Amino acid sequence: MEELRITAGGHLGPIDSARVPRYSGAATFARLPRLDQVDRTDIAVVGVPFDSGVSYRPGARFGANHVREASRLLRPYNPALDVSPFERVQVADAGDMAVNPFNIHEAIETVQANALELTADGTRLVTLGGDHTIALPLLRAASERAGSPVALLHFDAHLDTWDTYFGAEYTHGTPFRRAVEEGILDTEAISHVGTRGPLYGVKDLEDDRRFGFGIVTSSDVFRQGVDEVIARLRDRIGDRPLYVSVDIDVLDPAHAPGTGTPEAGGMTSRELLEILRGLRGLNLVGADVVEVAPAYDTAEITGVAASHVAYDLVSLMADNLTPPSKES
Ligand SMILES: N=C(N)NCCCC(=O)O
Ligand SMILES: [Zn+2]
Ligand SMILES: [Zn+2]
Repeated sequence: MEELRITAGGHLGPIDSARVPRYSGAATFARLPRLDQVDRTDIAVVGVPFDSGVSYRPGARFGANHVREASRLLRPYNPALDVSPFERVQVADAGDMAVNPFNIHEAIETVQANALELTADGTRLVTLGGDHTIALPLLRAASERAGSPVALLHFDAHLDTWDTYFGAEYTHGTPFRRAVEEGILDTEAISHVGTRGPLYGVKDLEDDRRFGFGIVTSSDVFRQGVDEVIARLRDRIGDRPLYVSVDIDVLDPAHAPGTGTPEAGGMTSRELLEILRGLRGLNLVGADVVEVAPAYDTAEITGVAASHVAYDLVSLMADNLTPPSKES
């Protein structure tokens, strides 16, 4: 079957949903071409079907494909950022990484190696998880490509700077402690956004502060409002290379029921999208959307929220990249 894609700006875009029903065919993110259908990419969306690092409900291994399915309704122009990301740069779906579900160390190595391979030509990644364990190898690759430690904006109900679970160092509750220990984060510019819920003890917060994290809690977002939060975050990040990690459980369970460790009192999807859009112009070098667990989702609520988050991340990156066609 002919694919009938939108081609604009010299880039192969999504299948045209005005000519091919959007509910038909195999799902790629936003109906974009697969990596093997394009000559080169500026941004690749890639899946990591891995959830062997979870401490509670499993199922995030199915997250990436759920987000792809829920992304069929995305349209090519993003009015909130006034950008047509698929026209401005070449975006493609790189499929899924083949990660070992039985060996977490090997899985982490695979994610790091695949991320480095995909970014060797300057391509930027928006990764669909998978559980939050995968942020560590993705950050390793991002800082290697940036040539320096990177700033981090971490949207999550949880700190994910805990030390070990059952003696295990590599889990979905520990990636950012490991990243600080490894020196791959610029600790002048690392922040959590949306944290809430019970902790193991006050030491969790003391450790986290010692690592250098700033915290904008879910309550701060509600009480201060998104504009003040955006100003605080931008101030801290400046022009540093920035990695954004979005754990979908940053949203209230009403906005994202399909996740493994839900906490009450979270942000709305509107607040999250508004804060992300407030990052326009920053040097976004990589991003992930993790912890989508479709078995607990209803009516694609979580899938739709995650697909819009990923779309805005792609839009921010595209907006900030000079289209190669305009360089020459
Ligand atoms: N990264 C996510 N989603 N959750 C971490 C929860 C760790 C815990 O069970 O305490
Ligand atoms: Zn979380
Ligand atoms: Zn997390």
